[in-house]
Amino acid sequence: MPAAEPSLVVDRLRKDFGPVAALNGRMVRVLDGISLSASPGRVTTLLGSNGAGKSTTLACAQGLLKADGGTVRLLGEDPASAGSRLRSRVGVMLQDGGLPPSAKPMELLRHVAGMYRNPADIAALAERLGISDFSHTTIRRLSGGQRQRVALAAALAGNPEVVFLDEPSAGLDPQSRQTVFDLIVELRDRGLCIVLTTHLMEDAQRLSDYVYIIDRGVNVAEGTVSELTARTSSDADARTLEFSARPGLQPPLWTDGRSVVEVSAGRYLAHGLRTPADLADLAGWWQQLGVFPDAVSMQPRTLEDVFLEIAEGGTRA
Ligand SMILES: Nc1ncnc2c1ncn2[C@@H]1O[C@H](COP(=O)(O)OP(=O)(O)OP(=O)(O)O)[C@@H](O)[C@H]1O
Repeated sequence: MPAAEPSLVVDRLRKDFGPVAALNGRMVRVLDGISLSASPGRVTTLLGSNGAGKSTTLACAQGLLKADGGTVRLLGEDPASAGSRLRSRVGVMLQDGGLPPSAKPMELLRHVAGMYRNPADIAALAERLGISDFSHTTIRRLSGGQRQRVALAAALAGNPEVVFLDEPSAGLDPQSRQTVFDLIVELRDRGLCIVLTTHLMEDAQRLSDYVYIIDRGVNVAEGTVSELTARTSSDADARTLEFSARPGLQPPLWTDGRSVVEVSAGRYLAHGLRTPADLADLAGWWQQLGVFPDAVSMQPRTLEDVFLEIAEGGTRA
């Protein structure tokens, strides 16, 4: 658990939207008692499927939306009523960027930095994020990944103590993603409190010091990645084996919870394997079909396994 005094404490947060016409004018509760805390020098991640309530939680935590119940304390203040002094200590990178389309990246970043008393070194930040390469192109003409990097730089322009990043790797190519990840880790090591949302297990697994899994507006699990992946469940000992072979194999007719699924053309996952006899059965099925797989691997449990278990009510490991 975080040792330093938390920068953000969200306690039993509730948020209703509506009235919604499709629900005969009823309100819909999208957050139903979310609690979390985030500390300096840590990457705290909200992980959840589309529509789980991650962005709404962040919006309440930033004071952009007013909660209908529960409390939020950001750097000791209520963000919904705090003034510009709090805002100058917080950086926000929104999912859709929210950048003015006719501005040019460097002009925009200098303008944003000018609003802060202790701004970041914008030239160095732009260089670091590869923004210098397209600094004179208007934002509307940038690619999604380029915009994403400008939005990250804008969130960091004021040298914030707390940074909110909503899906920071969305639309980035592998190289830019690595650059952004390296920067996030560096900021964390400098002592910033980083709160990010993602639905990508791999991002959460690589970056997070602490993860809150949320589903339909409630907390369903939390812990470090290793705590979560070590979680016991009814199927915790089962392993998943991945293999490649010709596409379109007819799956075996197992009825005891084991299964083989073709996840993409020619790439298969065999779930629920527990004993050497299970492996022998798998090899027997390959033999029946005349298959000799190209690549076989068995991985330790990942955050994705934990997430799927939770999402599917623990019916699959
Ligand atoms: N203004 C609104 N009016 C009605 N419903 C809303 C409103 N804003 C969000 N919602 C609903 O609240 C739920 C949570 O949305 P939210 O954007 O917080 O999810 P999310 O976890 O961030 O999802 P994603 O990964 O897709 O961004 C969704 O079902 C969404 O449709």
